[in-house]
Amino acid sequence: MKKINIAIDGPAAAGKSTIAKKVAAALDMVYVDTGAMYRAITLAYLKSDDKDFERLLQDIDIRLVADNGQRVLLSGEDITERIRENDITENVSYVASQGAVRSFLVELQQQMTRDKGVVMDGRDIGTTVIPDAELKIYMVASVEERANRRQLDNEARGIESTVEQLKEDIAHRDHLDMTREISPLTQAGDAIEIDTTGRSIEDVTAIILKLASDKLE
Ligand SMILES: Nc1ncnc2c1ncn2[C@@H]1O[C@H](COP(=O)(O)OP(=O)(O)O)[C@@H](O)[C@H]1O
Ligand SMILES: Nc1ccn([C@@H]2O[C@H](COP(=O)(O)OP(=O)(O)O)[C@@H](O)[C@H]2O)c(=O)n1
Repeated sequence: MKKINIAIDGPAAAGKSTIAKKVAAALDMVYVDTGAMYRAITLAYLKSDDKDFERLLQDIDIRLVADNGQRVLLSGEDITERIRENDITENVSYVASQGAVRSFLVELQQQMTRDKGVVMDGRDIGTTVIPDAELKIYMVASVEERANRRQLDNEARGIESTVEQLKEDIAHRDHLDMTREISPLTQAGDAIEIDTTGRSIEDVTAIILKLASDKLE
């Protein structure tokens, strides 16, 4: 069967990871959440006394393990839940704006996609990591809906937040991600925009599976 890569980009809490995971499972593809990789480096950065990014990256050991989704290991420790906490979310856009961090992770992500068969979600996947991806999706939703969804995620995870605060935080993070110097969040010219506001997870998954099946023919 033909192998393709699928790139899913968009702002915070638009539904990228949820949908990418389902699409990958349905098509027997590998799912990669690149946001988790930037979050893992942010945790290492916050834990380290040395704030020099070049030196920090020399010792970094991030591993992604497929497990009904994706688990993240930092130096062998499972940090999957830890990297969703507020201190990581507050600092991740700063860490992700660093040139050294981006070149390090983009190189790693490009290695993962070389043999195709990957559904990768993030901010610069269709523009920088896999510009030749067979299918590119740019996923958006209103900031109100994204804040409401993230509040539910946080309640399920036991993370303190309010919808009002989340609305501000999400808008601020989007602004940082869209205005940074290196590979800012932007829609690739050949990406298909999907607005998930008011749509069910099943609907959005079905739309992407249909688009993918056209590419797999
Ligand atoms: N139509 C939809 N598409 C995607 N996610 C949805 C949808 N409706 C509700 N959700 C929920 O919104 C949240 C989206 O979070 P997530 O997938 O982590 O977004 P992102 O990866 O873009 O940050 C999840 O809790 C998911 O269950
Ligand atoms: N390919 C990517 C993925 C994430 N990121 C950064 O990592 C942060 C966290 O990404 P994420 O996908 O985990 O964020 P959520 O939308 O899930 O909250 C983003 O706000 C970006 O700053 C990036 O710069 N490039």
